[in-house]
Amino acid sequence: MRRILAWAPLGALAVAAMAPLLLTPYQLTVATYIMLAAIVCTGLVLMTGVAGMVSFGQAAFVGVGAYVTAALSTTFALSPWIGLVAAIASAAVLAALIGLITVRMSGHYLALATLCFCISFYFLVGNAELLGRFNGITGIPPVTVGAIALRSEAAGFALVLGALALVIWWTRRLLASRTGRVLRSLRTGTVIAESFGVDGQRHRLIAFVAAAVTAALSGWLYAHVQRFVNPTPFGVPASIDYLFMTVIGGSGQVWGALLGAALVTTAKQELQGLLQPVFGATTRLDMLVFAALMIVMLHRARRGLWPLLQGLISLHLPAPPIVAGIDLPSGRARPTPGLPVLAASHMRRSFGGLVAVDDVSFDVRAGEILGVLGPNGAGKSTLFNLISGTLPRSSGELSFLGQPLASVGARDMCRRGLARTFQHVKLVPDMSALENVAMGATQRGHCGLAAASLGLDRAEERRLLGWSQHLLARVGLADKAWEAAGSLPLGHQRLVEIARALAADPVLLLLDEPAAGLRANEKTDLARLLLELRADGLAILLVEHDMEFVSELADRLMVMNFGRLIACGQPGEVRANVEVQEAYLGVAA
Ligand SMILES: Nc1ncnc2c1ncn2[C@@H]1O[C@H](COP(=O)(O)OP(=O)(O)OP(=O)(O)O)[C@@H](O)[C@H]1O
Repeated sequence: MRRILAWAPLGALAVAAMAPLLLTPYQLTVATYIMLAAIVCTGLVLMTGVAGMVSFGQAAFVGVGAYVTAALSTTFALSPWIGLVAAIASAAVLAALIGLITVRMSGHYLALATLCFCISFYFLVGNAELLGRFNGITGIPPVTVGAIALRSEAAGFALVLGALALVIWWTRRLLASRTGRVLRSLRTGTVIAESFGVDGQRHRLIAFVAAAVTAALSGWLYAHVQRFVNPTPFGVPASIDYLFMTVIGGSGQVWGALLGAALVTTAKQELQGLLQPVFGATTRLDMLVFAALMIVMLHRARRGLWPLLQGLISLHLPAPPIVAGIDLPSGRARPTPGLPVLAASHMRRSFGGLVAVDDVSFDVRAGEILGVLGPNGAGKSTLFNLISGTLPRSSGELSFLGQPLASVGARDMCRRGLARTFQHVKLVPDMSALENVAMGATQRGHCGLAAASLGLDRAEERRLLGWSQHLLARVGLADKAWEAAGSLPLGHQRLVEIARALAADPVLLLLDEPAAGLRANEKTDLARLLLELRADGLAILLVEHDMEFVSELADRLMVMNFGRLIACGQPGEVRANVEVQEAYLGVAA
């Protein structure tokens, strides 16, 4: 079944290639415009749907592609193919420059910045003498392949169809790669990426540039198919249309881009055809009806139409094969059991006047489980965040494997050999459990965007996914590999987080309340797993509320209260400590 479906896109392409024989010239033109929009929307799927960045500037990047090639092929009489290289390079450089300033912005700030870019572009080209002001540039030559000029509607259609197929194929390949997994994690913020050694902001920039390049490709095609350009199709209304198409299709779905482009383009055409004869061309009632339809649709199908369609067909594909049982050898020297992996001295962190962690000193040793206990608000999570590099400390010293750490972030701590889970589970919900685990192994691979685009990452991917499957089996979830992580019960999600942390090949594992939400038998399995990991020489720091669970498991316990360390030692000793009983258990001995 999977093999047959793998050929389905090629079949669809062959059917689409027959369109010039079946469609009228008008229908062919509409189909070409749909595909041009779908190319832009595919980039938006990557940027908005996958990486979670909203842009109102995509039409301007289409304009960059169109105007660069239009100017080069008319004013300088250069080949459209040189125009293609220049269009893509210009969009990439411009997007990188804009992105360096804007992608760090989140939410509406990024949207506003891209909106400003789009408005500026529109007025800039509309007032540039060299670019024909608002009249634009005419007489753009068609693309030529050898001696053949692609002048006819059918030839233009075929050119755009080929480009769309290429863009969809490339985007799908990218999303299934190591880089793609990082991009998919960005929708939930950069915390997951950074915690597993990956530069989240750099990947946001990659998504931004990739979307701009895709838009510029569409612009290049537009200029040589349409043969003239003016600023109108590159303004803010067009950017909003592209966003609409992407969201309606299903913003995280590559095929949704095509569906959304087709629906919005044809819906607008049909509404114009129906309403304008009645109300006149100047009364744009079609826009009002269109907007109302969009609101209803977004209300009914928030995730867009493609997931709805998939649900209706309920296509249950057999899971792709994984080379199971690959055990990637550890790339790190294991510290001698009993020696400190992490040592903290006089750690302090305050928030304004509140001292959340106050003068805390301790160490975690290789081959031991250190439990951290304390009532709510004692400062456990803050301490956890100081160690994992998520929060900077106000004062105090920290060393890892004997190396003093001045001020390091989460990314650096992961690269040094620290991996963590989260108190509130942080998985990419619509990514499979297996891919979530592989996210933890990102820094163990080397293939980037270029290798993925050329298909040179397949062997590495097989190793990373095979190893992730091995780790899933280790936490008892071998049969859940291809289930969406968000659909798993909370207990299983916590285990996926542990497998993901193990995928980073750590020497120190920080677990933030891993037993929360687990049933009794799951807790027993978790305890067995942690003891195995300890026997492997891993150092484990375990923040827990469950006193029974942690006392039975930990070699040593430390108890915090009001930010201070009030006891540290063998579980029996600590439990017998009067201050601990008063603070933690609320009873005096
Ligand atoms: N970002 C922050 N800004 C201001 N105060 C904070 C911040 N983070 C934590 N605190 C405060 O620091 C104190 C310690 O909080 P922390 O979350 O570390 O405790 P905890 O022991 O982990 O509690 P719990 O078991 O409920 O998670 C609390 O009083 C909390 O309100």
